Amino acid sequence: MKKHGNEPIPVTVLTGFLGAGKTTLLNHVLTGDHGETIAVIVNEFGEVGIDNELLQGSEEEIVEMNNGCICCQVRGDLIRILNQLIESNHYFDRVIIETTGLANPGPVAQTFFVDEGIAEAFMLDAVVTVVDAVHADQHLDEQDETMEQVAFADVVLLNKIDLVKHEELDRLKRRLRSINPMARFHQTVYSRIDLKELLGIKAFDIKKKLELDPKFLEGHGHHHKHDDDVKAFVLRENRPLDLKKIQLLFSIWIQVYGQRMFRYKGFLDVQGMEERVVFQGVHMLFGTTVDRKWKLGEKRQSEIVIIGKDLNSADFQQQFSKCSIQDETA
Ligand SMILES: Nc1nc2c(ncn2[C@@H]2O[C@H](COP(=O)(O)OP(=O)(O)OP(=O)(O)O)[C@@H](O)[C@H]2O)c(=O)[nH]1
Repeated sequence: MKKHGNEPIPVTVLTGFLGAGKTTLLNHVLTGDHGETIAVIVNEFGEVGIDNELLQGSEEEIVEMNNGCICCQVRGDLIRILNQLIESNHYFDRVIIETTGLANPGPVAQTFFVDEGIAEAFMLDAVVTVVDAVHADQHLDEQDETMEQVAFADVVLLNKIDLVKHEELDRLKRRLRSINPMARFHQTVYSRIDLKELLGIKAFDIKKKLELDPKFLEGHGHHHKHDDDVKAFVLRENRPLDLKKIQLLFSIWIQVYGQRMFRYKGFLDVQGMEERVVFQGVHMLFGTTVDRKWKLGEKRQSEIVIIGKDLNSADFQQQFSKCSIQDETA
């Protein structure tokens, strides 16, 4: 890895619960006018990575880690990838790590202090937590990860403020500040923020972290436990889907299971359409957009990742398959 003189490469860790706006923020950074070369490490929960496909025309190095949560089983992978960056011949101005919505940023941050080679080559610039203003209360009440992410942040982006009333926002801000009075707060729509407030801000302060948590660097202090009921599963269908049937099914799912569907996203192959259709949502808010055309020779199939609580994946798959055009049982 080439770098300016002996300066370590700054690293930004993006966290935030499922669907908060991390990928939107990453797109904002990658398409921004900064002239930097950025290495991006994306960690998704679930066996297939959709985010990589949703990132816009970036020429940056994007490494995906999809076999679990970055703060637990795949932390070794993170160390390996960072070491690969060190050994590579590429030049990078900075590294951005997008963690899964279920990650505790603590152990990810630890990586930059406990491993000697990594501590020398990189400098943790800031932990940035994106908060979904619409669902923050529910997530803070029910998901420990959200609380940890806010508490650990150097910068909090209170995002999706276009969807929330003024009074609600004020109350939410007070709640967030009471969890983390020291972080820098910004309010955003589609995670749009002046990049000067985000990158190269030297906001992570190891001394402060150690004051708050003297065992921060001890390595064994990672008691993070995922909520076992939250699971990711993938729905697949090789036959094209009937648009009307699938629209109806989605609206039923969202009515019935919306509260428990934290995040869903994927691509659909719709009968009669040349383009892929992106379908994604957070709880009851969802949208579809027309994406690029299917490429010649590309396998056309529909693939959706759903992350939720107490959902029966077999039932979902069965209902999903019934929306294919050839299924006469539907
Ligand atoms: N209305 C509105 N929608 C937003 C805003 N920010 C993001 N979204 C939408 O919210 C959804 C989730 O955004 P992402 O950026 O994919 O969220 P994420 O945190 O990367 O989600 P995962 O990593 O997939 O859990 C997408 O449909 C976005 O278009 C916002 O400020 N306002």
